[in-house]
Amino acid sequence: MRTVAVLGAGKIGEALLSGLIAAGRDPQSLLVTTRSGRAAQLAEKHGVRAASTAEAAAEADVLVIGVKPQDIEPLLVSLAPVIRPGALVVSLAAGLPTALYERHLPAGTPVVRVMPNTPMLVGEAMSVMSAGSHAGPEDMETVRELLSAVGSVIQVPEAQQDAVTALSGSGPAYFFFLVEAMIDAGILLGLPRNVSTELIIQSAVGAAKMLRETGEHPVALREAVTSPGGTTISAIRELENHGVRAALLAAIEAAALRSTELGAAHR
Ligand SMILES: NC(=O)C1=CN([C@@H]2O[C@H](COP(=O)(O)OP(=O)(O)OC[C@H]3O[C@@H](n4cnc5c(N)ncnc54)[C@H](O)[C@@H]3O)[C@@H](O)[C@H]2O)C=CC1
Ligand SMILES: O=C(O)[C@@H]1CCC=N1
Repeated sequence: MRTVAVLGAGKIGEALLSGLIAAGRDPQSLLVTTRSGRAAQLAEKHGVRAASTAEAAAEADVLVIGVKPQDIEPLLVSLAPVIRPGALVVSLAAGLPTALYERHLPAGTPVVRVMPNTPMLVGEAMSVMSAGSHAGPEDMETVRELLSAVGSVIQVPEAQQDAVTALSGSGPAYFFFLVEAMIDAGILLGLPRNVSTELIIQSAVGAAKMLRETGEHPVALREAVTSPGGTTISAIRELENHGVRAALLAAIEAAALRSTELGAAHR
């Protein structure tokens, strides 16, 4: 099995490590680098190996880049002289185009841009990959195999990655936000917090499973809950009155614009 290094193992990098280990990968085949002492903590916690950028580049077949867009340039400058010919670079960073990596790294380095999300931690990621100009079908297959251990994987043209980032990359945060607000609604109605939390989490999981397992359109599923003259339609009227649908359209559009901006800063 290939050695994988996560360069910049923060929240998403750790989610990937945990997910891969839970899926059965040998932790010793995983290398991690961080800027602080966090790599040593990750080594202790997960049994992976802490390394420097140069050590990771010397050994790993796949280099997963998990730093924030703002930190990418110093990392690429330190990686360029030490990367092995044929090593595959996988970027998880929002907004950053594969062309940025190709500009800094040796000519011909295969680069794959991936937008994952944190449910990787529990094997339920949505990962979306796009090929850079030197990444061939075999490279895409390597990335698909790696990421399919921790959830679903699809491929899209790179031009769609800003929209993908806004939708599924950030998506879990919108659901967590909604859940948080719904739990508060239970508190407002006088339920104990633990009861309200259990009701909402189980309803969220149940709704998600129905969406996935029935194949029904979300409108049909919502209509099945919405009895004539009943409780649900009273709530739906308030959601529409408060512009929740328009708010979601505007919010997701804003996230996509931000992804474009992050990329533009490095073009
Ligand atoms: N958190 C999320 O849900 C998702 C994040 N992403 C992307 O993943 C990237 C990281 O995000 P997070 O994990 O949330 O950030 P984070 O701040 O938790 O992790 C980034 C890590 O990189 C380390 N780092 C920075 N420069 C480094 C260097 N030169 N060498 C080694 N380590 C270095 C930092 O110390 C930090 O531990 C971002 O580009 C983000 O766009 C993508 C999808 C989802
Ligand atoms: O908020 C962010 O920039 C990152 C990218 C997608 C999810 N988190």
